[in-house]
Amino acid sequence: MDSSVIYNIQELVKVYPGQSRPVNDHISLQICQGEIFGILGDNGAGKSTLVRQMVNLLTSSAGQIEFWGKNITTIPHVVQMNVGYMPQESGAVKNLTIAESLYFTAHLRGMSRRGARQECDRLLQQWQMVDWRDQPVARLSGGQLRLLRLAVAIAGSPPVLILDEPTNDLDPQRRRLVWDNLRQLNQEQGTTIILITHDAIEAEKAIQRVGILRAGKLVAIGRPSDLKRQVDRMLRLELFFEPEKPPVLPAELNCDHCSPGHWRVFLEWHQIESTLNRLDLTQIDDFRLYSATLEDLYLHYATQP
Ligand SMILES: Nc1ncnc2c1ncn2[C@@H]1O[C@H](COP(=O)(O)OP(=O)(O)OP(=O)(O)O)[C@@H](O)[C@H]1O
Repeated sequence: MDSSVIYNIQELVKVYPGQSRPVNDHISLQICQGEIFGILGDNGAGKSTLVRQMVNLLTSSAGQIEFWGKNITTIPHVVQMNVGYMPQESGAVKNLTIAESLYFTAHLRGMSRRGARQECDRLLQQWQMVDWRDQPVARLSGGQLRLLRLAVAIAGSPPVLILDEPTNDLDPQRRRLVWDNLRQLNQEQGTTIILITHDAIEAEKAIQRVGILRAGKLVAIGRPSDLKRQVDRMLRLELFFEPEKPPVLPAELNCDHCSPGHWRVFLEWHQIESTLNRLDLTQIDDFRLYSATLEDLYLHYATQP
């Protein structure tokens, strides 16, 4: 097998005790060294279950996961030392401070005391947490805790990161910080990053390959640009207007009524010019035209009947 493959997942199945339907249903995929791989899917699709199996926190009902060519259940210590995992729910120890959490994690991952202190300072800078360094974890806001859990996953520079929704609860400025830092880690240190996200628009700028889960099945996998070509060559026109005064549109256009004052229209390329020319801009507050995004791809695969 290709030596750059880090994770090789074959026919993975997970059925929780007492349930009949599998939450992961014969999933096979490979993840290579240096990739940023995104896992997308709707709520309950089985994403967190999949990554928890990848870090040995859940046993699989069938199939197997290899890490660097070895079944992960036979090398739990290797996985633990090489994969920084950020769970969706808090794994942080509540009575430590931020700085202590980072220091102890780096030290447990094999750094000397001095190295761990330096790593702690570096991470506080990198994640803009210097001002909160002595705050107890128990008193952090949802967003602060999310950033800390990310920094904890990264402490000691493990070569692989698995992040379960790293940008949830974050304000736009910190969301950007996360995507910038992840891209930088990938480019400068070659860190392999596997992440679950619902932030499809932002993720598109970072991820190189995506897997889309639906009801436990892997329904699409590939580079976003390749998948988009297969799915949708249409453009999306978003219209915004006063909810009480909807615009009159050319009869042949089919509109999705997204919310009061917001409609979405899918257009073929050849329809753009004539449609825009016929829009009465006095009836519209704003409009935006998009080519297919990762979010459209996700909606196509993950939610359509
Ligand atoms: N410990 C458990 N025992 C039984 N069922 C579980 C358990 N954990 C998760 N499930 C169920 O498995 C399904 C998949 O859950 P999972 O958390 O993997 O989905 P997800 O894709 O990560 O969802 P979300 O985007 O909402 O986080 C859900 O129906 C969930 O209720």
